[in-house]
Amino acid sequence: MDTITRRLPAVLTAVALAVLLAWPSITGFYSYNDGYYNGIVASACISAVLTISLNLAMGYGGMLSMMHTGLQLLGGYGAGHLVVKAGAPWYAGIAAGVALGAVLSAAVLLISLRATYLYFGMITLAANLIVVEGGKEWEDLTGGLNGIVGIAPGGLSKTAFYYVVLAFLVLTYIVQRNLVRSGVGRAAMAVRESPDAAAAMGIRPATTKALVFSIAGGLAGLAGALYALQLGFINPDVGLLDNGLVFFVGLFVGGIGTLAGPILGVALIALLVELIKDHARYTTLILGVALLAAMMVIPRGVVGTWGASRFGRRPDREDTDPAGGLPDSVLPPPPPGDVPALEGRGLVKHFGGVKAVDGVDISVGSGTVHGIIGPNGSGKSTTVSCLTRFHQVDDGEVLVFGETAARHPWAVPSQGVIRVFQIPHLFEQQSVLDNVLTGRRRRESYGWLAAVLRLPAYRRQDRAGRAEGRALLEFAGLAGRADRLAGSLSHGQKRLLEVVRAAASGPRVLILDEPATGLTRTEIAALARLCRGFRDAGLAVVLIEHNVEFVMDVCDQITVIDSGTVIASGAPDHVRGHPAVLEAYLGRPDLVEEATP
Ligand SMILES: Nc1ncnc2c1ncn2[C@@H]1O[C@H](COP(=O)(O)OP(=O)(O)OP(=O)(O)O)[C@@H](O)[C@H]1O
Repeated sequence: MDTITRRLPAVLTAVALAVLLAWPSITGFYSYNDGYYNGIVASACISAVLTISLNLAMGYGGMLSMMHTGLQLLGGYGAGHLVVKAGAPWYAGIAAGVALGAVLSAAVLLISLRATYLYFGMITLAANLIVVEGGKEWEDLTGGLNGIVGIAPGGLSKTAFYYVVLAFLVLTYIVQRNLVRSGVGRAAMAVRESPDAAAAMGIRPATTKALVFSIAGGLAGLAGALYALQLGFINPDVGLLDNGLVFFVGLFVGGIGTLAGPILGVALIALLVELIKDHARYTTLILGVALLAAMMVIPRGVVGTWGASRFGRRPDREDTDPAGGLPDSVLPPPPPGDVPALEGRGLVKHFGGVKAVDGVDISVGSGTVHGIIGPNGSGKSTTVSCLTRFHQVDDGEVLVFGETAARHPWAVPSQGVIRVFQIPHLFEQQSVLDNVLTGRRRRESYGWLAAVLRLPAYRRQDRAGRAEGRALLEFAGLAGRADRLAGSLSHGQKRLLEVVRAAASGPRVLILDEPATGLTRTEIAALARLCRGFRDAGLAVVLIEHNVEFVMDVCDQITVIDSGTVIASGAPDHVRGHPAVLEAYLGRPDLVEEATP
């Protein structure tokens, strides 16, 4: 039974594709009005292309786009201009539509890099208004309110154009699927869920967003060009925001952030609109109700709900004990000479009147676990943020293997310094294995085109990455959970996964901020094993912890910070009995004494 239900989506997809391929023959055989029915399905396919584009931007990229109807309009203008005014063939019109959509998206993204989700949405809304109003007013170029007419796919019959549209829908779906399942897509989802965590793994949020939004824009332009060729005209009404309702409803009913959701959603909406065509004036009302119902009953949409159900989920495997070692491919190269792996000299960071870090010196060697301890609010995390450039220092310098650290947090990982945050920053909507693969992104050398075309470079790296990811999960005892959503793990497993994900970036310096908080004894033992494994592999591990017993057990060197300054540093035995340390832990001297054998 389980096998049948798991195969159901593939079977339904094959049946749907067969029906779409045979559709002109079916309608030709059964109806005198075959042109009308072919047109409806072709329009739905074009809507699905636009909805996939919206899905890429919003669902996978986490960017609220209110400009997709505007992009569609622009694509239509591009096609209209080339085909009607320049007399170019229809495929040149399509290329123009794609290019215009991509360029406008990239431009809008670049002027709104710092905008948060809602503000970005408002900027795209403004861009949409400008395109629509520009279309109305710039008559020489756009034909004003009447638009451009007579846009025909010269040389193609209606049936042939139907197949062109179908081919572009399949192509758009493949672009989406190949992108989403590659390191490029995983990087986009990482930025969507936590730009800081993505940056800490060397993924540059701005570039990633620009790339995904431009590709989405290109696909929206494609939809616009196809739409203009299908209708034979393009005018500013196409860009009006209420036209976007169909795409939003389709996306949410089908399932935002799923591969098949946009197509299924649009198919359902197209069917609904056809069924109520005799009551067309209620269409908007009915679509509104459908959207509300979908949000309340199946917020993940049909495809998302199926995927999360026991039918759609991959079966769990048995939990396994930690086994094996670190894969060779993630081991760091030998350190260059006898320089510290990471060094902070005279670090100062003030927040207004608060001296969070006030002249900290710290030096971490390769092949050691270096603990940073201190009371709450003593400046440990701020020190780490200075070392990894998440905070720009007020004074002092940061050196990585003797060289000045890069200026931006997303650039520091390229020097081999990877950080795990105090507050969990997992990509919860991705699988456990995908989280690990996201960590590996900075070591992958293929771009979006290689991913979309699945070139050999992509396939080789993808295969190697998956094998390495599974080996890392096995080392951490998480292999049995590889295919589950990361959000479904226990707190302790999530913390271990974050450490594994960081290790997948191939770090030379690994900084773990309070990784043991909330872990069970077994999980702490697994974490200790990981830390020792990293050290034995030659990594410099920095461990910020409150669990003194764990620190004393695992660390080779310890720096103690209080009120933003270093009060002691050295081997655990030296630090344990240091008077200043006992003083700093006053009120909890038991923390230190507990650790004394
Ligand atoms: N972004 C910020 N803005 C203002 N003050 C801050 C900021 N970050 C930290 N601080 C302050 O700086 C001081 C040091 O904080 P920090 O988080 O570095 O300490 P910590 O030793 O890591 O504490 P804990 O063990 O509780 O995590 C605290 O007084 C804190 O309130």
